[in-house]
Amino acid sequence: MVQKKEIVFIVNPRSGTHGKNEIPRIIGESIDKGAFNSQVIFTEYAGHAAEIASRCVAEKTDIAVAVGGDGTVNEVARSLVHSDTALGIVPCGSGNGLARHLSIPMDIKKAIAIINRCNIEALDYGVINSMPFFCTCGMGFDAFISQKFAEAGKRGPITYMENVLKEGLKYKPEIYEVEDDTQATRHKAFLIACANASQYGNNAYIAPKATMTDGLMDVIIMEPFTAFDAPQISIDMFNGTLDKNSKIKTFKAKRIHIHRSQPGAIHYDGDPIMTGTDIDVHIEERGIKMITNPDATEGERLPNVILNVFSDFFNNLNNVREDLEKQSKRIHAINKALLKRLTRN
Ligand SMILES: Nc1ncnc2c1ncn2[C@@H]1O[C@H](COP(=O)(O)OP(=O)(O)OP(=O)(O)O)[C@@H](O)[C@H]1O
Repeated sequence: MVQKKEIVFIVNPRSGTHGKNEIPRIIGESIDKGAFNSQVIFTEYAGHAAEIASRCVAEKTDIAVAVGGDGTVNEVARSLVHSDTALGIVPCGSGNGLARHLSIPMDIKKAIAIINRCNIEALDYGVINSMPFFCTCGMGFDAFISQKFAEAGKRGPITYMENVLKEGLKYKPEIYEVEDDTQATRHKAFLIACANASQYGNNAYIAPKATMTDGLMDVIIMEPFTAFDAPQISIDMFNGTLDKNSKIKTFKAKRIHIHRSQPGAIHYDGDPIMTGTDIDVHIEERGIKMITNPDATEGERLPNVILNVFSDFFNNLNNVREDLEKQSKRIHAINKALLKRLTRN
């Protein structure tokens, strides 16, 4: 008789926009009881998921499943690195960048069906200063937006959109010195992102070519752009062609050092923290075991409705910038129209 695997589902009740009361029942009904002994634990505070996952490692639990968004995935995963406990994901967050990158279905039952198939692979993860990240980390506008997102309190893609719409108009580029194994370069940039996986979440592809099996991160340096460039950048981000945009410099690296002119925020998987002027980022090759979708092909790039709306916004932004005096009024109108469209969809 095959021995059953021990699996712990770690549920973040605060992630995403839907209640989590039904989750234990759905897990109970969907998990393969012939293959797994399962347990469901709800987190009670930020950081609790990391503690539960550490206990899973100590108790040699076979699989710890993050039931939440990228923040929950990060907490669980950072406790599992370089251990024999594999990470599973049941995406219940707002962006679900890592789950989407791995083509894990957004439907809870279908995500549990992937867990039942139990296809385990060792994949890369990244470290920014001492903080592990699994999807993306970044600074500049990247960190700024994630900070605003965290401050907003409400969750969901509409909140994300609201923040981007409001804050994107005010952001000033910064000077960064970037050093990898081969060269040192200086950039005036709007954002620097380091991508282990391809997207921020919601199918917004910051690094369309990123894979979690090459031992490398994709470094994306977005130079200052004007309202004139914005529509193309936006469209490229949603179509997975950002690497072809003239305002974007991308390269692959195993490790980089970044020096910036002043301290500021960075983010790891969307969680912002303040750091100093020097930032180290590197990739730990094949350092975490994860349950993946055996049917997935890396490189499926499906723009979704939110992304198309985002493109529309940037197109409208051109008109807005032409007339600064009317800017706030018109943005408000566009914002309202977009939110209406998003709500309708
Ligand atoms: N019980 C809890 N109470 C308060 N906060 C919690 C609790 N459990 C986890 N958290 C925190 O909630 C934050 C948000 O969770 P998470 O990122 O999973 O969801 P999300 O933001 O909706 O999704 P995504 O990151 O995919 O957009 C995490 O940073 C996590 O530390």
